[in-house]
Amino acid sequence: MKIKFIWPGETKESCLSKLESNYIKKISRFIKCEKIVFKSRFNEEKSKQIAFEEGEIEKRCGNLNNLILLTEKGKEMDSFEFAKFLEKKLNFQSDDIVFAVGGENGFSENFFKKGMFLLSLSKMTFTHEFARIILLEQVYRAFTIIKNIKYQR
Ligand SMILES: C[S@@+](CC[C@H](N)C(=O)[O-])C[C@H]1O[C@@H](n2cnc3c(N)ncnc32)[C@H](O)[C@@H]1O
Repeated sequence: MKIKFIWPGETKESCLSKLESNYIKKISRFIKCEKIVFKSRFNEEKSKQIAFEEGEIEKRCGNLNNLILLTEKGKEMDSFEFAKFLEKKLNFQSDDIVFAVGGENGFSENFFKKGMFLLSLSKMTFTHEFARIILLEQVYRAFTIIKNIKYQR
């Protein structure tokens, strides 16, 4: 089993891109980790771009039941609850765990109805690039909780 992170386009902000690589490296100490970046259609009108990105995520995640989709409209958890949520998946799920972050325009309401798990990092809206970093840090933090490793709490 591995953890996959899927999103449209590479992170452009160089300091964020560096942080992203650092956290992926840190998470890889605990579990195999794959970042899947696909090219979006940035020149298309907004609704077409969103539909394209949703299709690409769906194609790449395999089973939608394994998909954890990031949206401020999803379920909020504290870091300990999130660690338990992840631990349960690690213990009982045989397929890969897949997280997907939207592009700058997010997802459509219809996509949210497809049965994947919706996860919120906060009720506040972050840029897609910030949301990637916060997600990665929380996944890393969850592993330090699961493995009882010293980390700032
Ligand atoms: C700029 S936001 C798009 C916001 C848009 N209003 C929406 O409803 O999706 C871009 C992406 O960042 C992620 N994101 C931003 N804030 C988030 C939050 N508080 N919790 C979870 N994901 C978030 C989501 O994946 C979102 O699709």
